[in-house]
Amino acid sequence: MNDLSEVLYTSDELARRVGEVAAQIDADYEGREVLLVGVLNGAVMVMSDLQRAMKSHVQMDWMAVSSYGSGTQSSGVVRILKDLSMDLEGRHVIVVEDIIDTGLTLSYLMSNLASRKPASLEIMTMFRKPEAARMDVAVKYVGFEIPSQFVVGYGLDYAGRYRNLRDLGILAPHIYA
Ligand SMILES: O=P(O)(O)OC[C@H]1O[C@H](OP(=O)(O)OP(=O)(O)O)[C@H](O)[C@@H]1O
Ligand SMILES: Nc1nc2[nH]cnc2c(=O)[nH]1
Repeated sequence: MNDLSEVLYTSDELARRVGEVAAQIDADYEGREVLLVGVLNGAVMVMSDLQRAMKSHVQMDWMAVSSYGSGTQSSGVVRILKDLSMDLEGRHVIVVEDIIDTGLTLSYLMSNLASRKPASLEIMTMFRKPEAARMDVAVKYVGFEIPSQFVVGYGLDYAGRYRNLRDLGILAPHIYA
């Protein structure tokens, strides 16, 4: 697709890495049932692939938050659009994100979720940009560290499009210029 200036990871590379992370989570949580909390909409692909790659029992719930509107810049304001259905108290929770960019969404989410008294609370993100490495929230599982460019595919959109691309790529600047 010529809307991408570069493919960073092919669908095969993404699947392989998700399998590795799933195996690590299975091992880390042996004997404990995990609740994966997916952050809509971007995390739909990684949530779906991660769960199917895991061998342990796993439950899922979803939250929707938004800080990007329809563009490529964070608005700086995180809004909860849909809250969880489940009570987190006493559960082993892993928040699943597609990407951590500025870290703003996750910093907000982690303090919000921690106040619900889960037994444990960790983060899995498929992609992380360098800016987020400065976050004071520890991220236990990272799929890939990626450059500071606007990426699409594998759940990530620009103006609602490109989420269904199977690869992850850098959006060509002429698309949003
Ligand atoms: O680290 P940050 O700079 O806060 O960015 C990360 C957030 O941005 C994206 O969500 P977005 O608001 O675009 O919603 P979407 O998942 O529905 O596309 C992504 O899914 C993360 O939740
Ligand atoms: N599609 C997309 N959404 C984001 N949200 C935060 N960073 C990004 C990014 O690089 N691409």
